[in-house]
Amino acid sequence: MPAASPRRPQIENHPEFDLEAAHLSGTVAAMLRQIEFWEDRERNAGADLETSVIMADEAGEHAAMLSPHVHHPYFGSLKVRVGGREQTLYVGKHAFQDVKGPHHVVGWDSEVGSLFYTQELTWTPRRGGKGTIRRRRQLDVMQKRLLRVTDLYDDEQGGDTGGREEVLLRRLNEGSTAGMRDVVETLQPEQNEAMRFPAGTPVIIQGAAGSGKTTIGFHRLAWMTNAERGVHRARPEACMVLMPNRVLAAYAARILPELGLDSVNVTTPESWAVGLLGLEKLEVTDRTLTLLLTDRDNTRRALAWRKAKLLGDARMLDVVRTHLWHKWIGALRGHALSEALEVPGRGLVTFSLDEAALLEILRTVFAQDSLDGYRAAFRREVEERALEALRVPEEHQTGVLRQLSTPLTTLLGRVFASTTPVTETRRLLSSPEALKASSLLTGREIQLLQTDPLSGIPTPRRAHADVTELPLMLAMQAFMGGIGRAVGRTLEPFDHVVLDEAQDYSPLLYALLGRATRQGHLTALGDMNQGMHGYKGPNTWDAVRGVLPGAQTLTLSRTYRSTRQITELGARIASTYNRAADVQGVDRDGAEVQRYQGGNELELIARAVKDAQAAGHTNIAIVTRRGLDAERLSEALRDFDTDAQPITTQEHRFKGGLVILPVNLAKGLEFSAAIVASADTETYDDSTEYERRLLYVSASRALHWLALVSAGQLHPLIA
Ligand SMILES: Nc1ncnc2c1ncn2[C@@H]1O[C@H](COP(=O)(O)OP(=O)(O)OP(=O)(O)O)[C@@H](O)[C@H]1O
Repeated sequence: MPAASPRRPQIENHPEFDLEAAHLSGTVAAMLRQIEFWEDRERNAGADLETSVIMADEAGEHAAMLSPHVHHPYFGSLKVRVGGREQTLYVGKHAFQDVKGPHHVVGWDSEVGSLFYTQELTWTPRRGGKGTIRRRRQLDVMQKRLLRVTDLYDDEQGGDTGGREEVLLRRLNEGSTAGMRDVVETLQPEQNEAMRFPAGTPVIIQGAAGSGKTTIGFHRLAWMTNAERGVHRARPEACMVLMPNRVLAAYAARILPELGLDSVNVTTPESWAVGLLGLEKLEVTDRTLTLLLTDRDNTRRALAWRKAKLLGDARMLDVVRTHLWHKWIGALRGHALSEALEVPGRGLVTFSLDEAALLEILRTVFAQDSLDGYRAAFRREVEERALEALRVPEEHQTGVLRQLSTPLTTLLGRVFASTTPVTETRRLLSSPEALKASSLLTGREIQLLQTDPLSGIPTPRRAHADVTELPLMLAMQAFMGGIGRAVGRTLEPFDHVVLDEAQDYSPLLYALLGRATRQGHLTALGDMNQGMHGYKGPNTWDAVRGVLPGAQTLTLSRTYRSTRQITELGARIASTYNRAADVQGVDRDGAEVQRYQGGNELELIARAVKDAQAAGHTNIAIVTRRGLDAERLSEALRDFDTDAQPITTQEHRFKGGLVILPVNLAKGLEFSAAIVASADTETYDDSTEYERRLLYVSASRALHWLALVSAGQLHPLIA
């Protein structure tokens, strides 16, 4: 399907087209008038110069925020009746109040905006009474021009018109772009419900590949930043989105400006973790995965799997805490604090804490369990006690604390700073005694942690940590130095955290992220059936709910990404390992899946590329099994007049056009057309479930056009 042309034709398909076109012109004019007013500094003047500057700056900001929306003020309307009065509300990406006329626009993320997306026909307005929906109408607008009017629901035409599906299909037929797009105009009812699930509740959104999980996660974040969310409102700069790799993070981040989320931090769990540990240079390995893919010894594979699972077990949080408790009690032994402090007006007074008092403070600190770590909490507690014991008047408190600072820092250094989270994690794991202290682990589990099934897998030369150890190191960090969002030198909880590919996060990591964010402000997006890294993830969403009190699981049941032909092929692969593979796709017809087999693979791939281009596609991916294959093919394809940009490291970015990339980096990305290279059993071993899962990922990247290529026979699942 060719990409939509930028100048779509105007379709005067509706009896009210002219009326709507006139209303649109009126809205555009009203917006331009308002912007002009805001930009006129003379008119935004206050009583004095300072007030005038502030007012003019604020007005300038309003103008800058509204300006990008003038060319597309709204995309839909609602005819409603409230208390016997009928009114039409226009819904857009940005709310607009027309002070001098009737051309208001309500925001898509407001409470009333929600009515555009639901199936509900009545609602209770804030002011009470009863509201009835009489009509929902989609308005395609481009460059200030009305293109098309489609009624989605109209009680005068007998209710549902089928228009919502029609609008959705038109949108899905468009070509892909180099970044994730917003779906504000075509949000579907079940997606709308998941997106607006009451703020302050942790939400797990479960849905098959292409059901819009990632997209909806970003929309939920945008919804969370609306002032209507009250105490739950999130500031974009205080939010974080975790994506599985940096290529996908950059691709997804392109959705941010459209949703007004420019300053959200989109990163990977590994980058976030090593940043928090202060070890940016640390290399993160996944040796369990290497072993699972290369070792044929089933006992060793099972051992590695079980050990990885145990390292990410939620109980580990308390194993770590108990370990630190014992360690710090030991470190406090023999210590005391006694310092003569000058309190103005009272001369030198002595503040003392003996060993028992210090232990009591440690106990208090453990009970408080504060976000910024036990060392900082210990310091605060000692300082508070000093000020209280010496009854220091408020105006002298800073001076007294300054005097206490050096001896206190020395004490804290001796007790808390004798180790780092990385070292202490390894010390804990190698000590059966320390692992026993919490009584949370069984003897067999402690034994399992002493084994090293990965000994045959090489480690890098430079400092490294394995992904399976990282959550434990983060737990150590959480208690020692704190966990959260770094603001200058202090830590604050995130306003909201979104996790993509959430089936690959261990319960321990969930528990830690729960600590790092405001209570109830976590959105997890995942598909239990798409897990590629079961050894790192939870067995079920129940395990996640166990560590996130009150968490709700919501399910998206429809998939949107691909044509019927591509969705059916994917379902065939997935059904071999996943009984729930039978998902409901949007029934969108497209080209037959193309098969190229037998002969020179380079020639076949080059031909597939030409065919995809001839079918009108520009964003095309050649998907390989490994990074090395992508590099090799990218070179060799030049001889066949095919220039595919390789994306083989996390530093590469997808900028559109023809690319070649390995399946692990393709996950989460999508293209108008995709070509699966070496789609055979030599490359994707039919007897290994993991390989079949990879084949599924490769074959499910295309929106419209899919080709399968093999120099020999195609894989039996797709032949
Ligand atoms: N309501 C919608 N309107 C239009 N397009 C939609 C809608 N919902 C989802 N899509 C499109 O479907 C595709 C898949 O969305 P997305 O990548 O968010 O799904 P996902 O569930 O995260 O997939 P995966 O599990 O494969 O990562 C995207 O192209 C997205 O724009």
